[in-house]
Amino acid sequence: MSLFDYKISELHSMLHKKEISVTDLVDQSYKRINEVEDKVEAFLTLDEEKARSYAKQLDEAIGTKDQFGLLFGMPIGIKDNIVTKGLRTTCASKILDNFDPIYDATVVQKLQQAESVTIGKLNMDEFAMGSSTENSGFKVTKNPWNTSYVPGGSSGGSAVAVAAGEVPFSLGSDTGGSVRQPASFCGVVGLKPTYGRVSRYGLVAFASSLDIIGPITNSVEDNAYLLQAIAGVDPMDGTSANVEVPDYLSALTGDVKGLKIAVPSEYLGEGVSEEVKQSVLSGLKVLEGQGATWEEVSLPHSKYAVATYYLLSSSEASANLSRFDGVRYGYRTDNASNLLELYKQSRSEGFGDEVKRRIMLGTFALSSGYYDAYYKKAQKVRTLIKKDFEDVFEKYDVIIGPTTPTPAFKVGEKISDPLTMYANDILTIPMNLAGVPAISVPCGLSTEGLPLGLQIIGKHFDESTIYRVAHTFEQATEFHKEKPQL
Ligand SMILES: NC(=O)C[C@H](N)C(=O)O
Repeated sequence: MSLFDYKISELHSMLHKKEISVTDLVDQSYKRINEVEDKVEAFLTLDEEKARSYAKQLDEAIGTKDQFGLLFGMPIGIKDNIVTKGLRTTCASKILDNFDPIYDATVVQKLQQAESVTIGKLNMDEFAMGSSTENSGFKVTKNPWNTSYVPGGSSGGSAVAVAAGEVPFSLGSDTGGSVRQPASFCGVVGLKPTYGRVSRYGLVAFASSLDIIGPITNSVEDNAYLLQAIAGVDPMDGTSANVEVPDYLSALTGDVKGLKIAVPSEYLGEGVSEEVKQSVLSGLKVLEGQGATWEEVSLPHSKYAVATYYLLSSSEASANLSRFDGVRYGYRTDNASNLLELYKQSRSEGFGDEVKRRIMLGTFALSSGYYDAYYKKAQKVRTLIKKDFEDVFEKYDVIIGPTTPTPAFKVGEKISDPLTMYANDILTIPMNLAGVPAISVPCGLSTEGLPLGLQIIGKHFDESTIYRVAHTFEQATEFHKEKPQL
């Protein structure tokens, strides 16, 4: 049994009784990384020296102080699009190879206040564009359940590091499913908080109206710990919301008696595999057994979500990524004789294919003559999609469905067919467009032995209810106890 099979609350009690030390936890991380990293390739950069010296410092503090951070001594991995002062941050892009940020993201500062130990930075699809982590400019991360399969993306490294036991938890980011989809493919718990619940300051922007940072963990309880540590309004991010942060851990003590669940017929319809459907229906039975009721509803504009998302996110990306010009950050070409060539060549050589595809799509959608037909229309449809959720939440407490239409697919299977890859996000994108929170929790294994995820969606800023339902489900099932054999 690994130390990371224990929850944060259990590890804390072991630390206080001096049964283990923070150094033991950090040792466990790097030992496991040495054992499995060759097979899964989750990390881009390790911060071993600093982690070990900080662990020592925390160990010395155990006997002397009486106030401990919420994540005291807990090893954590951070997605490589979250900036860390002095620690290489690449967004898995060659254009940012060897980029050392000069400041920490707000979530990183909050982790420091909570006294967690940063183990390293995690692989992802370049600039978070992708659903398989195959779009990384450096390496392809593999699914620990079967290394011929993708781990999902774009936070593939973050989900794999947790699933493979390299760290007990990590941070990812979710623009159209990037926390939930890899969590589902890797059999771990991943939350996309409400837009605005967590500061985006220091999260390298992909699509600013959709991006949000979220925790990936082995258990719902640990997930609540991590959200507690990173949530809250931030003067450095004007879109962060000034809404009180509740005590998420106390939400876990409740039950689901009388809870009203909505199940959108669109989420169990065409394109969703039979075994995914069955696992969700069995999940609903479990919750019924705990006193909840469910009814089928409709989210009629769901069918437009993927097109709307790829128009809006690419438009925002085309603007956000204009700052990578070979002058201010990272990679600069050697093959330019004037300024315009410098921009063109640096970007052509530095960005990968998927990033270029999105920049072109977005630039097209925003160009004069096409703006009304594409960008503006997509904004209008976004409002309709948001309204669908508001209508359902007038009568129901949560919405439940699968996280993904199928379990993980094979490495190489969809990479040359962007549209099929995009379609994979069909069940996670609507929540980003509406801004509502959603979690993915393990709900079974496919016939091929790959994890399946149940998605629980809540009202704006109601992560507490999501946690209550997810925790009840987790306690009533054994799925979270299954671990990949590497
Ligand atoms: N970034 C995300 O949330 C993932 C989504 N699959 C995308 O490629 O945009």
